Amino acid sequence: MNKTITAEAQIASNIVSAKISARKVNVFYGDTHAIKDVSIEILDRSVTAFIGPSGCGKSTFLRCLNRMNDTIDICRVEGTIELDGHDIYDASVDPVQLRARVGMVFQKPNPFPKSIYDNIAYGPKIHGLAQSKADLDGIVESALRRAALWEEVKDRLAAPGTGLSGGQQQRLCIARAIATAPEVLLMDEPCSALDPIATAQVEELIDELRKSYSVVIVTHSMQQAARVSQKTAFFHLGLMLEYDDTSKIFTNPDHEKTQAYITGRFG
Ligand SMILES: Nc1ncnc2c1ncn2[C@@H]1O[C@H](COP(=O)(O)OP(=O)(O)OP(=O)(O)O)[C@@H](O)[C@H]1O
Repeated sequence: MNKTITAEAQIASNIVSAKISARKVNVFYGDTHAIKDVSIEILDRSVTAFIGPSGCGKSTFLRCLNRMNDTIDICRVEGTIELDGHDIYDASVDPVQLRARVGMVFQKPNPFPKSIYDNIAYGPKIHGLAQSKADLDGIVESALRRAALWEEVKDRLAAPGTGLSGGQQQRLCIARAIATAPEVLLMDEPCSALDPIATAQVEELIDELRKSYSVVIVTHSMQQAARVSQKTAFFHLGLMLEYDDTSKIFTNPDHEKTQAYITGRFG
């Protein structure tokens, strides 16, 4: 009997196992202590939202998860961050390879000044994911389909990516991130430059993506966090004050500052 329960518990824990484990992470920009002792387990195949007032460190912490902060000279990261149990800050890890596994979508859609096709094909090409032109065509089509953009662009793949609407450009950037077969997708306010219709499309897409990936999204919209995420982390002045199921955070948070923030009393 006990054995059965243990096996079931194990299956359940595998389904929602931790993809990223961060322990005692501190981040400094010169003398500014931007992230203070943050520890978190980010689950696979689910959406985790980072919320909190402006300047609390959401984007800084998000950028630690694929070492984007390496590109900022004055930034120093301390602590441990593991992806599938392996330290991503280990000297043997190539940050470019890491960023193919942990993709990122930014606030403002930023397609390359290239064709729609080449925007998607670029990553798979440099990472050697396609053996032939037919392979590459397949990857491009599949990424555009998964990003719910294929039907809108299939007849104009040679047109510039920058000629698409804002919402289409953001889905193009999501398709570009997916094309390198990542395991984690980091999204830094991916809908803040989009209108409500494009926002709804991207949110629908995020819900679809969580079937395959671990998705982490920074958002200023409480409604968006509540709609798209299963877990929510509340940041305040560089600390992660609370991390729990999204339903709990938005109905019965433990911390009074979380309560004040989600009800719009500050931030
Ligand atoms: N490149 C940088 N150089 C110096 N300080 C920085 C840099 N980026 C962020 N900071 C500082 O780190 C702290 C956290 O900023 P961060 O952008 O991570 O917050 P945030 O919660 O994402 O804010 P917002 O919601 O406004 O985007 C702030 O004090 C900010 O001024």
